Amino acid sequence: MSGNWMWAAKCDGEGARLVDAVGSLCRGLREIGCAIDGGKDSLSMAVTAHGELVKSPGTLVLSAYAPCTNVTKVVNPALTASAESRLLWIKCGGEKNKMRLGGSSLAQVYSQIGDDCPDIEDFSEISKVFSIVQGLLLQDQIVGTINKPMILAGHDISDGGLITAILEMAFAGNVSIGIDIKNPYEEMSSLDLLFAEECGIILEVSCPDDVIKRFRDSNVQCQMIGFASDSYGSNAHVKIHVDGKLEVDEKLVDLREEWELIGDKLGQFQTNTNSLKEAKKVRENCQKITYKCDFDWFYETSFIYHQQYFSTAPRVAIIREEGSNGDREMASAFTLAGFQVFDVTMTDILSGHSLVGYRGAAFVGGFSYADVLGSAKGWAAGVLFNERVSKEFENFRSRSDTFSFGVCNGCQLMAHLGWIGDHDDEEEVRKPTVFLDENECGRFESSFGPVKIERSRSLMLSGMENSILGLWSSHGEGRFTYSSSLNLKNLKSNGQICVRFCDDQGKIGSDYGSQRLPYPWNPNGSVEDVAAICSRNGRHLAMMPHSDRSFLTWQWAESNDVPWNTRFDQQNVALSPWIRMFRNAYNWCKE
Ligand SMILES: NC(=O)CC[C@H](N)C(=O)O
Repeated sequence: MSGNWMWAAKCDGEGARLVDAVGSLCRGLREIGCAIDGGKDSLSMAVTAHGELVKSPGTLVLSAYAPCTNVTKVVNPALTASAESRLLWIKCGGEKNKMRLGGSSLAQVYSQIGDDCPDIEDFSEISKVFSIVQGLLLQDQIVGTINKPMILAGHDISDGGLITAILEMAFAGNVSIGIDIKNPYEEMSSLDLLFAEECGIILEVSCPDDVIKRFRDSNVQCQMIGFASDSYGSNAHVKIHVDGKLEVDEKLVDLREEWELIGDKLGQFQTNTNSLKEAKKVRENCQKITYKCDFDWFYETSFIYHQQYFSTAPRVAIIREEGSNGDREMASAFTLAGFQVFDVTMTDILSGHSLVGYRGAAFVGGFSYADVLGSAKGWAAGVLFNERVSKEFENFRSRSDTFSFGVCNGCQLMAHLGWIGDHDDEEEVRKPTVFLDENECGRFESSFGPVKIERSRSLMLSGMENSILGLWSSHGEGRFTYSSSLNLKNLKSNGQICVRFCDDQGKIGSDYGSQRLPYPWNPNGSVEDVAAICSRNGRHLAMMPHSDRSFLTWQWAESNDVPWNTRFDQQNVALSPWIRMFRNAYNWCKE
């Protein structure tokens, strides 16, 4: 663990308090079997201003870290509302019959501090809860050939107490909840129970009886407190009872808007006001996202490892520049699809490495040259202002047996190079006609959302049309613009618009008679919600959102809730439908 102390240690009485805190920390660490191996301390956290001594509150921040043997075992707070799941409240570490309000958010709202604040009296209970949760994470329920996690969602109880944790889970899942908490303590009000920030967790689990038994067998207090149900968004309702008495009875969206107020206020400093308005509307009306996959994508990857070693497999160059960061995921997607994958830097190419032996080139995402002069401009200059390199690229582009794929920063590069515009494929001088401008919302956008795959000429997307799938977006400059309005028209009629952002219903802006969808369904403001464009011959594809970061099911933001049953192949790989793009490229090379 790493420990970070902030304290006004030199002020009267503060040194003694610090000693107490250190003593209690040492006792705790000993009991749970951990140690602090680094950190930092700021022990002069006091200042005199206008004759008044201002002290920082004595604070310790502990960050724990450990080796992670399986990165797919992630618990996220969004309630899934799957049938038969239940919500459990697990209280741990604090004295059994106490729910203390001192120092809580509720107290602050009433301008109070309080004198009795939450504490950990029994550190061994923290270890017990930790071990039980780890056990649950390891043990998926196998239903047929499908793995179903025991823990579907989870959240710790901290700022705001039990009620805030439950509500945040409902907001994130966008679902209804029905809660009835039995007050286990006599003489305790609903306010204490709901707002005390005592240590604990809320879990949404798929086999509640089994899980409750595990906690209770270890003498840990665990109570089933209710369920989430699948009425979403504007239809969702929050009902919270304590001992059968109704305490909260509100529409989910009303409570969530209240909760979003501060976020919106902060947002005004960094986001275009119109986008914030759009986002509010989207939040109020958002339903469950309907993903749809009409094609087959699953295959055993086991043959690939064998094949790549004795390889006649097609070769793909994963091309990166100083500041790129997406090369590993791109390499991994092409590897899983069966390619021989090569790490090729621009320095390699500048010093004579040729692209002649490759069937494919992938331009990866990132921040080439820190994007100081506009995203990918520096990268493009490295190609265009070097006669030999620019010829090398042009030869690769125009060979009839090659394909390329650029994602995000790589997409921006392809636009600068003129690989995806409305050109005739034979044209030698390729002036850029497509540009990627700053996002309309005015900020870097990092989010997971649905896109619709269009019928297009792209060889990588062939057979995938009309599906609605989720993708990560992660860019500051993703708004497709064109040198003339004719350009977009031509791109459309030529079948070069390949992917569009869509909404929860799988609809795009024009389905509502509008030029584009509201933010954040359309995260960057591209006219007609364009997210990817290919060359006229369909061999070169440039895409802003990242299929290279979404080709495994667990990479999806709501991976517990995908519309298909996650299948693991013999190598324990859980492919998502996006792998089909990379497989399409492989099959095309093999034709
Ligand atoms: N993920 C990326 O490739 C980001 C691209 C570029 N740096 C942008 O912000 O638009």
